[in-house]
Amino acid sequence: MPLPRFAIIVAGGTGTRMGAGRPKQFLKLQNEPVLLHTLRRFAAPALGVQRLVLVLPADQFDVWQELHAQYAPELQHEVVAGGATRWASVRQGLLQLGEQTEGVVAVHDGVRPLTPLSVIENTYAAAEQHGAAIAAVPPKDSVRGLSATGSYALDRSRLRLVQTPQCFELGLLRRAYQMPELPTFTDDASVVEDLHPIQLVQGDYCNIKITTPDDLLLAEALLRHT
Ligand SMILES: Nc1ccn([C@@H]2O[C@H](COP(=O)(O)OP(=O)(O)OP(=O)(O)O)[C@@H](O)[C@H]2O)c(=O)n1
Ligand SMILES: C[C@](O)(CO)[C@H](O)COP(=O)(O)O
Repeated sequence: MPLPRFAIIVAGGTGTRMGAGRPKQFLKLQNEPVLLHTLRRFAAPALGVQRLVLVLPADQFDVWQELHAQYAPELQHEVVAGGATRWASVRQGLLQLGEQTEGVVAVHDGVRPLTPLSVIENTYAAAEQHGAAIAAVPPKDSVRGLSATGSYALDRSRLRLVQTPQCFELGLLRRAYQMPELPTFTDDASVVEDLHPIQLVQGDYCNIKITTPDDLLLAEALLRHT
């Protein structure tokens, strides 16, 4: 029997680096909110996701309710309030899946609206086999580390740029998120890695995270050509 699949879409941030005056997940990308593009991908029937949990800032529920009714009333999902950090928001999403005893859960940034379905499918499949899997790509540029006296070249063949989705066996992710938050937690793999090895899956260079205004321009261009 295949394990049930769940998804937690974290959109509990405020978008300070975007500086748009409203959370960037609600900004328009080809006439629809960024977040809707993301949710539609995870709702694709081919993926077989049974529960789609959306984490939002507590003060943005009304905003989302209106956008949802206007753009995609048919889209089934559950909404929960996030926390002060991404880690706290993922934890809230996990609590919402409280009664589930087994399954594989994807954690995905609500502001990654261009993720190919093949990347999502491959990451779920790798986590079903190995327990923990994340999407990542090799750096295209040369990379340098900083030192007290300047900087030094790093071997980029030994580095990967981390994306989401990040998929985990549900019990493993729950155990990892029972530990206290550390400042070194920048994603879910960094929360889990002391408990379990992380499998890397080929991500996609188009799977960008909307962080600053230039990312929105890039996403518009990428969507026009796909
Ligand atoms: N307290 C938080 C902070 C972030 N996120 C989510 O985590 C993802 C990646 O975070 P980031 O790009 O840093 O988003 P923001 O925190 O909104 O942006 P900024 O750091 O510029 O304020 C986003 O989908 C964001 O909404 C979240 O759910 N809860
Ligand atoms: C989870 C993530 O998208 C992986 O690249 C990233 O770490 C989020 O980082 P941010 O500091 O919240 O932008």
